[in-house]
Amino acid sequence: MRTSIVRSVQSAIARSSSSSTYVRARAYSSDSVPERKVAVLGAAGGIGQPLALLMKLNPLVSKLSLYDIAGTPGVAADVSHINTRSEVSGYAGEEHLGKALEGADVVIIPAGVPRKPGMTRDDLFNINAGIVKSLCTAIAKYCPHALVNMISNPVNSTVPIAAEVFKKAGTYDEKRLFGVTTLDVVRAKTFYAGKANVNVAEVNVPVIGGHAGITILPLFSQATPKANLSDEDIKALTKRTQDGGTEVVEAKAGKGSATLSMAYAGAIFADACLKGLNGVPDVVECSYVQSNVTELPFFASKVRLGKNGVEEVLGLGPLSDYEKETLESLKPELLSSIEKGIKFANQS
Ligand SMILES: NC(=O)C1=CN([C@@H]2O[C@H](COP(=O)(O)OP(=O)(O)OC[C@H]3O[C@@H](n4cnc5c(N)ncnc54)[C@H](O)[C@@H]3O)[C@@H](O)[C@H]2O)C=CC1
Ligand SMILES: O=C([O-])CC(=O)C(=O)O
Repeated sequence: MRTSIVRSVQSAIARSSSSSTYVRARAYSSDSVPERKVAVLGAAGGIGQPLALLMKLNPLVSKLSLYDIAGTPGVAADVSHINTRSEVSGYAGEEHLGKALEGADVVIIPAGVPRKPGMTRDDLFNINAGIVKSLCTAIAKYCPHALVNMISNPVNSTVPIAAEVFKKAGTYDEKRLFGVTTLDVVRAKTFYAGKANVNVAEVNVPVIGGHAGITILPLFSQATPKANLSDEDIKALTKRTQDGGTEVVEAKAGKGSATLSMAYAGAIFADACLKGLNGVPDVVECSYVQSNVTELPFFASKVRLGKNGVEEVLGLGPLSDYEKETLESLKPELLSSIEKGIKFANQS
């Protein structure tokens, strides 16, 4: 029974990645899977706890390191009783951050405060920018080669902050820094499947731009399976995807933002990073990375993952007139969030 629950969660995550990835991943025997340490920073939080659970279910992980400023020993003890491959360690307090990070292959960062109703993601900047800066300073010191999966908001600014911290430390490698935008893809798939009345498990929708309001641009013109949706339907789906986070913030009415769907999305993205590191071919996910696909220095688009992180930032493909217009209108906001992050990292 327990084995079947673990297997069904694992295969749901595997199916969410490209189908070719799934088939190849199954070909692994547990003996041939390399050792991989994954660290979660902010592991006692609303996202951190279910994300720790999902990473504990991932057979690609051999060491799971859970770090937070407080509360991590309990989470680690709890998760460690699950009879899956990884060995779990919990670390609480800054003096243990080095140990938590040492040897990590992938560092996932859901540390920081979430929104309350009426706030934008940018309203979190003042608190979260400092948290991200200090965590990235430690990453540069203790695991400079790790792939960094940034979840903390505002992602449009926290990723540029991380890049600047790594540049200053002399460890920056643009192939290893990712803003996690997978939840936008997860939402776009769910909302599209509902509207188009197609099997959600077969749906693919790229989401480009950034991770806040109008900077989130789902490309429903490229969605598969194809459906004949009206322009109004596409606009409504686009708006719902852009406002997906706010929908949850309002429903939670002051008790935070998306945690469970974000943990799911974070687990899918980390799994894709691990598969890429392990040499699984054709692992493609959308992510907010350093980019040349537009004039903006950071941009989310499809990315091919490999043994060194980003193997290729894929182009945007053909856009509808509506998507072209929306893309142009999101650029000023995204650029200003990027510049705000860069300025913060360099002045403080
Ligand atoms: N990228 C995305 O799609 C999404 C991002 N988020 C963001 O994720 C972040 C976390 O959200 P929740 O888990 O709901 O918040 P939460 O408040 O439940 O948990 C955050 C955790 O971070 C910890 N923390 C604070 N300072 C820290 C530090 N210096 N080092 C390590 N841990 C520290 C806290 O102790 C807490 O356990 C927020 O910024 C939120 O906006 C949330 C949903 C989606
Ligand atoms: O909306 C928020 O504040 C949290 C988030 O990024 C999301 O759910 O997409």
